Amino acid sequence: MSMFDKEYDKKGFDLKQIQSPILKLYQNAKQEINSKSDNIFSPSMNSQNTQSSKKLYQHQLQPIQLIQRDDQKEHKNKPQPIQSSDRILQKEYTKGKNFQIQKDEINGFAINNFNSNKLSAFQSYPQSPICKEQFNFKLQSKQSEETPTQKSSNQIVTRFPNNEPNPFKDGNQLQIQNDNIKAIKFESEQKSISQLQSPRVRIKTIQKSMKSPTYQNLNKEKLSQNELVDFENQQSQNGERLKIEQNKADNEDNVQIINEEEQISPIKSKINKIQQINVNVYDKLLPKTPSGDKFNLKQEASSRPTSGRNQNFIIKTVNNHTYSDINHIHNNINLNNANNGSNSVTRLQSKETNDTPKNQNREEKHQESYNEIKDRIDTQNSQQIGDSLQNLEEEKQHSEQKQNKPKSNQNISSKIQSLNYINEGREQDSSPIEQNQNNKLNIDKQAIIKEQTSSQRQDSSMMLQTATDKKEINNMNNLKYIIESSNLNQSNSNNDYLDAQVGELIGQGAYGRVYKGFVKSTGKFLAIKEMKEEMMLGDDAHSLLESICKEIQLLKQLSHKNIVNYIGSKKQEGSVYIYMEYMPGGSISEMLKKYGGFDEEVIQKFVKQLLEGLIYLHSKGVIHRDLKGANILSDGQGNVKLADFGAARNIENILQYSLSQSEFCNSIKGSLYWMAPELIKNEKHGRRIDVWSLGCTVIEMASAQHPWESIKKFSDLANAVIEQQPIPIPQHLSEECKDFISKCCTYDKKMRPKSHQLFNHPFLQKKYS
Ligand SMILES: Nc1ncnc2c1ncn2[C@@H]1O[C@H](COP(=O)(O)OP(=O)(O)OP(=O)(O)O)[C@@H](O)[C@H]1O
Repeated sequence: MSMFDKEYDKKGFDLKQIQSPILKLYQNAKQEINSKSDNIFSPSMNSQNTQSSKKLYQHQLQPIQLIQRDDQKEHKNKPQPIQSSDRILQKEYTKGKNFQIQKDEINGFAINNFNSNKLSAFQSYPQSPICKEQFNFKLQSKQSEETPTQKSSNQIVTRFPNNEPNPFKDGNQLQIQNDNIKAIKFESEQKSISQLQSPRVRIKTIQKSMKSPTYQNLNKEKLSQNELVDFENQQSQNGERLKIEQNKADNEDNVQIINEEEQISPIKSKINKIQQINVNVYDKLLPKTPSGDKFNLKQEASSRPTSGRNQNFIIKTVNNHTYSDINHIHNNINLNNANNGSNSVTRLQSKETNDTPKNQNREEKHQESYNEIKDRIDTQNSQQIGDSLQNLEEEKQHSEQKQNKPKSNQNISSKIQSLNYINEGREQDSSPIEQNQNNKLNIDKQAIIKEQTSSQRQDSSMMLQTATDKKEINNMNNLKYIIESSNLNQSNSNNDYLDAQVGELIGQGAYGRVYKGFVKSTGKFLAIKEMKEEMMLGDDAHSLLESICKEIQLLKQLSHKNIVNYIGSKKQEGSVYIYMEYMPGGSISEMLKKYGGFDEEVIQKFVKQLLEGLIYLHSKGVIHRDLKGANILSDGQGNVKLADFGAARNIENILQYSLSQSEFCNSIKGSLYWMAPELIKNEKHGRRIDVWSLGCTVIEMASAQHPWESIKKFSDLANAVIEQQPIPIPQHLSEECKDFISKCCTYDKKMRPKSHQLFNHPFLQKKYS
């Protein structure tokens, strides 16, 4: 038995203690069930294991990998030597310093805590969303609690034997959360410390905007080649598959990496910085529209002057999804280019309307795609793919029908156009010239076409850019379709807002105050949110504020009628000022507090609007992360918008930057009840966390209570989530509305609909008299 084993046994620590902060709280709260305090966030660090928490980490077994990291401010470009003795790496650490796991030889570590009054706590953070292993853990000295006056060294040892979950995973970052840790020792049974000091083990500074080396390399080496790159078979260091695509004609701006779990790599933000937001969502199996309609590629379009082979095809499909495999799956595409001078209109039409040998060929391919998808269903049994298949089947039927009714294309086209409207946040025209009976949204097609063929629309990405000669038309099938964001918030490009005069206080949140502002030069009101460093979390408040500021600069380019537009931000003397669209009606939660629950009809109206905002955000790769009544603002005229999305206050920032348990608790406790189970359990998550929160918000709007109304303690909430208890739905609601909530609040995130898939839910179609 090694010294390590001994220590391990003696102290009685094992991996069951390693839990996400949230679950740690759950454990603590459970233990303190008899405690007088009703505070569900009581941060006792005394933790025992439960079967359920253990279960949560069963899947996390991975080889351990380790690298020591140091504080970037102090040691920029000046790596410190690692002091080592045989099999032991020891170094002084202080609060806020970081190290990152990069090697897999480490199978245990020990923490020396010389000040045993306080607890030592470590927390691991995922390095990048895409690399996220959802592992957060804390270790603390049990002994230090038992003997609080003890002044001698107090060592905590833990190890990660084979077949046990191991937090030391590549890409995970550990951060010291407590001042009291004086030394840390890393042990390896298989390798000596000298081996740990291989070139891969180096002291490295931590950037707050962490990017995994994998993606940085990909970015540099591959993406800059300015060509179509398909990394489908590439794997990240965590074994996740990456999919990267890039339009040949574009620079790096048209790139986004997204993994199977809908996690968006940080590469996106880098790209966004290079050139304005131009986000593509790659989804291999998306032959469907947000409304659930068959996908149809008939598309109004115009060509913009392009030169040579860099002809750029940009298709505005529905909801800004990139139908990147569209040629593969939708082989019934043909281009029919009706050039009309500078305002040429091009239409993609179903080739199946023409009975040609080429068409037969495409039929075969279509069948291949069909089979391919069916195979996947057999193996993955995923509803998402099931949807895709169903769509494909519908599409097939549709194509068959179209041979008899070629004009039906127009119906779908206008539906797509109507969804374009949703994306663009434009108001619908209420006086349609050519009304299509099948178009539920009654979009005026002519108005759309007219608008889309205007010179202004040529510059937007909502148009299909086509080749003007046959050769290039043929190339179409080999190109990926790229969606550009045409709804960039151009009005925010000037800096008028910086001169805003600060008016009355209109609200106060966890991080600061919100004031009404007035810009003299434009005569417009805006809202100014002041976030003060001193109100933020620990030592990292400064960098957090800076990163918020940068994020706002990106997010301000988003614009939609159902999101509260960010206008800009400014950093000044320990504060960040976020300038936003002013919403005179205040938040929905305030309305609920004052006036009680809403009628179902009003809920329906709001949900439609929120869903539009959400679909828009998701199409841009932005996850709201904190959707709830308090973050939905009203214009006072019956319209609502999503606020606080993306950066200003997201859970990940909190997880990443919070340095103490109590701060962590304060930051998220107001959002816990709306939080998707995967977030509570610290598992991989994607855009569908917002769908869960939307369901919770419907409950909130109906009951004027937070969801899980009867649950007062976080321990009970965690229990409910772990046991997958159905969320309580107010009984007075209609069946459609109840069904909508339960669809949103589906525990299995893969079975949970995506935002756009909810758009046709019967609840949203329901007519109220
Ligand atoms: N753009 C805005 N227009 C009008 N009022 C706003 C705007 N943004 C915020 N407010 C008001 O300020 C209040 C506080 O907003 P803030 O976003 O700081 O906190 P919060 O969302 O209530 O809580 P938290 O800090 O936990 O997110 C809101 O409840 C709302 O009444």
